[in-house]
Amino acid sequence: MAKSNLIFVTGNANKLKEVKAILSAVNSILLRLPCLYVIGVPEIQGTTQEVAIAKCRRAAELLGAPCITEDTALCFEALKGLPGPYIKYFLADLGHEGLNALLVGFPSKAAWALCTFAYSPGPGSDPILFEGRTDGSIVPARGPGIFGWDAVFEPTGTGLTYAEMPTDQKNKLSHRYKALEKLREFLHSLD
Ligand SMILES: O=c1nc[nH]c2c1ncn2[C@H]1C[C@H](O)[C@@H](COP(=O)(O)OP(=O)(O)OP(=O)(O)O)O1
Ligand SMILES: [Mg+2]
Repeated sequence: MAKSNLIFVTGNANKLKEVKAILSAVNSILLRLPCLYVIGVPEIQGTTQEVAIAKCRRAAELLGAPCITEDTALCFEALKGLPGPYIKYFLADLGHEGLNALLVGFPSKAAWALCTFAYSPGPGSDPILFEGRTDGSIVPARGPGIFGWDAVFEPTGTGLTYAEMPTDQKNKLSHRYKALEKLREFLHSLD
């Protein structure tokens, strides 16, 4: 496969930055992999897997080419995994304080960040998924509010929110890093 033709489709500049940083930290031919492209793709409702598959299918149709997309969910244990893939809309309307307020009255503040990369070999093909999960808890916001819900998610055992961590610390334990590792292995296996 001509990996140099593979395009990462996202409307989120922070995701793009992290994907580039994670890929540039590894000694890999995939360093040159993604020709990265910033456009958003409409998203359906459904499970994280359904949302990820539909987004990647749509992106491949729009491009008429192989591509990669990524969907991120933030799942609250007390809410049986919600907001999940709908975190974008919860965050936009409720903010960091509102995300904490959702859990008032529940003893568990446990949460997990779930990243799903999807690879489409081209329009009309079934996308393949690669998931990465990082467990943690929802806390009152700490650290710079640069990227999404980073300030309210504290990965287990770190004592720091994603927002308080140096970039390279987040990029070694994040949901995105773990999913990207699986995608890299898969793409290597196509050689
Ligand atoms: O590591 C992260 N740390 C903090 N916040 C994050 C992270 N990763 C995604 N986020 C936010 C962005 C969006 O509010 C929601 C995911 O929604 P999601 O649809 O996957 O992202 P998006 O619409 O911004 O970009 P895309 O065009 O790739 O779909 O969580
Ligand atoms: Mg999106």
